Amino acid sequence: MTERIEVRDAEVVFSRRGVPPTTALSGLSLDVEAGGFVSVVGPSGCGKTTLLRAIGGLQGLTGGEIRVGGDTVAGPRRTTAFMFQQPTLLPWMNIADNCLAPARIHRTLTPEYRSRVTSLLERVGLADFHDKYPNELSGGMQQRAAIVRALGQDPELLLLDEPFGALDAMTREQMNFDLNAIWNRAKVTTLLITHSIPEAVLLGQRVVVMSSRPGRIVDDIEIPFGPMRDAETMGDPRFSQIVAHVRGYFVKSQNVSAERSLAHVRD
Ligand SMILES: Nc1ncnc2c1ncn2[C@@H]1O[C@H](COP(=O)(O)OP(=O)(O)OP(=O)(O)O)[C@@H](O)[C@H]1O
Repeated sequence: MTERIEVRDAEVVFSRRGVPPTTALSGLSLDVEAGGFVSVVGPSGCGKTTLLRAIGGLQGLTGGEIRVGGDTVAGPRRTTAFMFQQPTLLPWMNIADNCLAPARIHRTLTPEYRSRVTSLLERVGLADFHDKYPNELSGGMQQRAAIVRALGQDPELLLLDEPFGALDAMTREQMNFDLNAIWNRAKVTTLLITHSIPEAVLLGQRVVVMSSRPGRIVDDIEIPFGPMRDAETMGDPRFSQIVAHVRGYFVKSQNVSAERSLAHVRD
């Protein structure tokens, strides 16, 4: 069972004595249907990671509520898997053991878990590398292993924070197609944070645009393509129109900050 995400008026204020508080999120509401794939884009520092961490139970709210699968999030959940920009594989374990590590930690290793990891390794082209160590793999292969580690847990929620940001453009594109294929099979509720607008449009069923800090949602765009995405999707004229539309928000926000600094100079 994959899980619905409901974010209601989420607020996160970071406070530390002697330092002015930082409001990372304010009045943010978002719904993601069970099995949906939503991409989130926004200017640097607008609170995207804070939102993802709050949904994953790694960051508490100072206001509002987040529910996952109908339950208020009060801490990390075993059914949520994360992927970050760096694959964070353990260097002393081979790839198969890295992928099985969450099960060993949670004492949930079953024959079914092993066979899921084995078939995922095959699906992402790593079957022949199961006994290699992370430093024997390229960056893209390590990130594929990190996908297998995340999906091996059979999660109900997949939270991805700029997972392909460190990869070269060609590897990144291939990883996008791999992720889309995997999501189409698993249909796990997925939230992707990315700095790449084309990646957001290519993968998301919706693209959510956040304002600069404190992060609020300024647009929520339904992407009019079916669930399977490939190179043809990127060639569709609507693809470049949506990318240009989303890009417009950032050009506008850059202009606003430029105007603000000019006003400051004039004052
Ligand atoms: N633990 C923390 N303590 C204090 N401030 C924090 C903390 N974590 C994040 N912030 C601040 O909250 C704001 C939002 O940070 P966040 O990392 O969520 O943004 P982001 O949109 O993911 O940025 P980027 O796109 O650059 O990764 C920033 O101003 C950041 O400095």
